[in-house]
Amino acid sequence: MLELKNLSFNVENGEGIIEIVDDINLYMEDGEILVITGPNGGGKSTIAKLIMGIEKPTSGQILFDGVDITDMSITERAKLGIGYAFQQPPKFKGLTVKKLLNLAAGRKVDEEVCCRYLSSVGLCSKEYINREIDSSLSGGELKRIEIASLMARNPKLAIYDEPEAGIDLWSFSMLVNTFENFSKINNQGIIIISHQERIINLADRIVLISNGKIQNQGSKKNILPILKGDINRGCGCNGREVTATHESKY
Ligand SMILES: Nc1ncnc2c1ncn2[C@@H]1O[C@H](COP(=O)(O)OP(=O)(O)OP(=O)(O)O)[C@@H](O)[C@H]1O
Repeated sequence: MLELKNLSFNVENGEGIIEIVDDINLYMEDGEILVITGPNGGGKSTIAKLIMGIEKPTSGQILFDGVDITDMSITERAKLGIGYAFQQPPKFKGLTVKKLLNLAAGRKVDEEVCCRYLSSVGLCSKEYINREIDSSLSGGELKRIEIASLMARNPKLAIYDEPEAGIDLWSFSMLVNTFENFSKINNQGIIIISHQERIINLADRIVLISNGKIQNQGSKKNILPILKGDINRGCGCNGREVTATHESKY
């Protein structure tokens, strides 16, 4: 489904070139759930932005279903079936939740179906369906509406950047179940960037990113003990000091 070949993304600051993503090679099967994890600033979101076309790689290639999409725009990639839920979702003043779900699905969606999408992220449809997506929504509400809209869009490959951020434990549990069911029912490929053990537990494969490189990848059985070991020692996987930012991290 997705292949990253020698993918790199560099930026220049006053002192020289910084390798944000450094020669990544990654292959993902149809319908696979891939969880990307690792210390803050390791390059996870940048990899997602490169796949989506929000950033352009300095070198390397991105293939989707065998097609080279490296130079394609965000819109072209979206048409091919790649969807992305941002770490910090945008607001759309003047647009209601119902209209957003219709736009995402690309058709008129029955209220009952809209309700199902909203319920799957722990939102009561009646309260939210006619709300505007503006700054009156809390961060957690906005995040859940964005996740519901990506579910309505149902792309072949869905990328979620830290879906747990700002979401309460009750809604988070629903979300975890929803990801699992969605992948099974729709054979959807899902990339989730996350620090949460419950999300990591959904993974067919875990990819550990640090310092812009893949430090390790494999099954839960192989990678979770490595993650737990690193956190217990208070170190990132490359030995750099890290701070656990969430109580249930790993
Ligand atoms: N366009 C850019 N210019 C300069 N620095 C950048 C740019 N994009 C990303 N960075 C830096 O690259 C590093 C990796 O950022 P990225 O957002 O990919 O990390 P992350 O692994 O997703 O982190 P987190 O877990 O905190 O979300 C960070 O230090 C970030 O500040």
